[in-house]
Amino acid sequence: MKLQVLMFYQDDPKKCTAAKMVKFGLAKNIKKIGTKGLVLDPFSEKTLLPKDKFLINSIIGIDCSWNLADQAFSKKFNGIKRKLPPLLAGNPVNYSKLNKLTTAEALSASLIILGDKEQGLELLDKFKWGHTFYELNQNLFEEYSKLENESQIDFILKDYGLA
Ligand SMILES: C[S@@+](CC[C@H](N)C(=O)[O-])C[C@H]1O[C@@H](n2cnc3c(N)ncnc32)[C@H](O)[C@@H]1O
Repeated sequence: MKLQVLMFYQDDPKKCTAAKMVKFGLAKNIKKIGTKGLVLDPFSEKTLLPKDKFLINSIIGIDCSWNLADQAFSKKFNGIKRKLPPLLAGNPVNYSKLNKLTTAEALSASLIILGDKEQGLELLDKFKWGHTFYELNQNLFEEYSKLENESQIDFILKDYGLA
């Protein structure tokens, strides 16, 4: 799957996971989003489901600061917007917080949920905390990659003590 990032350059470039993915050729830095691009949008009302893979031809992370994310996402992006189902961050800045993922974690999670675990893990391999993110969420990933509709998510969260 094609991975892309739209960058706002708001965080320390040395710590920016999008910049690192671009540097390693794992994602492309883009200025325009295509109509079949899946936009990872934490404020979207719709949650990513495995069947969304039939609608998309690329996945886009919006790399902005979490402190300024509401402003960044007030822009009207092209594409198909989805939030991820609840996941625990593995990165040291927001470790174990629900939903506050880095761009790399979000792209990797979307790949795993859409059925491309290999590409998702390849991405995480580039980050020291990448494996921690996978391990923290391994059971949730298994459940989410079988989701048929959003209403199943509440049951899963209750089972794992997250709701
Ligand atoms: C807010 S930026 C933070 C970037 C961070 N400074 C870095 O270096 O990776 C993270 C981006 O990942 C995606 N993302 C993170 N958590 C998400 C979630 N729960 N649902 C959907 N997208 C998410 C969004 O595109 C979001 O804008």
